[in-house]
Amino acid sequence: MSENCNSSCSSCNQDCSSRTEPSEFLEKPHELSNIKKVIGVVSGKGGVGKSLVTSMLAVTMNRRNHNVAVLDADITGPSIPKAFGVKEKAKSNGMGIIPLKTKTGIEIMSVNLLLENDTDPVIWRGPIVAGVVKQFWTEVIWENVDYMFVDMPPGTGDVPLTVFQSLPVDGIIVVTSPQELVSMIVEKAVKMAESMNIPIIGVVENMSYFKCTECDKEHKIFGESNIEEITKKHNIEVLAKLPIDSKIASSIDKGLVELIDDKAFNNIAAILENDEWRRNK
Ligand SMILES: Nc1ncnc2c1ncn2[C@@H]1O[C@H](COP(=O)(O)OP(=O)(O)OP(=O)(O)O)[C@@H](O)[C@H]1O
Repeated sequence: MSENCNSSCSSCNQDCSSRTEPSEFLEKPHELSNIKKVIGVVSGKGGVGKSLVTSMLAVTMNRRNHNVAVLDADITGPSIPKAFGVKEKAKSNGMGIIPLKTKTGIEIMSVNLLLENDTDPVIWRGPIVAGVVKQFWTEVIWENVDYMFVDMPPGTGDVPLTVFQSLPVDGIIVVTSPQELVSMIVEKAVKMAESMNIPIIGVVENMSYFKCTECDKEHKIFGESNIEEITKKHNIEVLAKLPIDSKIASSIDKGLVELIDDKAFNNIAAILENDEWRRNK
């Protein structure tokens, strides 16, 4: 058993006698990597704020003195480097690829840190896309990571399925917005995780309402949500309901996600730290 053993076989690359979890499809991390927990951030469809939630979880955990990394598995729509304002390209040190560090020291890896021009489209077929995500796990040296957040590709198709099978995801957070159609799609994502026995930490409803600064009222721009219905049915928690806030959009556009201070993420951080979601499953 490794002297750094945290009983999370899924994110360890050692073949020791204490290993309890099956590793049929799991890829081994780089031999110099040490990743304690892997949290996937998923959504049933694109554009609901998955990258915003991934970035804010990383920022919040980093502020709480954890070593944090973000693996941008959304290969065809990578948003992480832009949110953090990271423009440099990733390099290899001969043994593996070194992740880039953000202003506050969060380690990130994204396809946009490898492409010569970050407006070049990624026109690759599914197996190639999934292969790149695996390489971000196996060929990047993630030296000392307490929490790795994986910005998963949206949906429940081939690529997210491969990512779920190859990366040792300890738990997932599902991001959704209130429209009825989105809620139906989110249920698919929840069922996919359930069928793969991946613990669902909870659901974040983004763009839940808009708080008018003039009348001080909350307006449900996308209508009433039925998220409680879905979470009750699957016995999972609503972790936060985030408002539509133009300040969030403009901070992300300017690469300043590390300046956003949203208290809602502290509650989620506390849940992650306490491992309550593990005990509930
Ligand atoms: N609560 C919010 N208030 C205002 N703007 C938001 C909010 N959440 C997200 N946005 C903006 O909406 C856009 C989509 O968000 P984001 O990229 O996080 O979604 P996504 O689900 O990751 O999308 P994709 O799957 O396409 O990568 C971004 O421009 C982001 O800044």
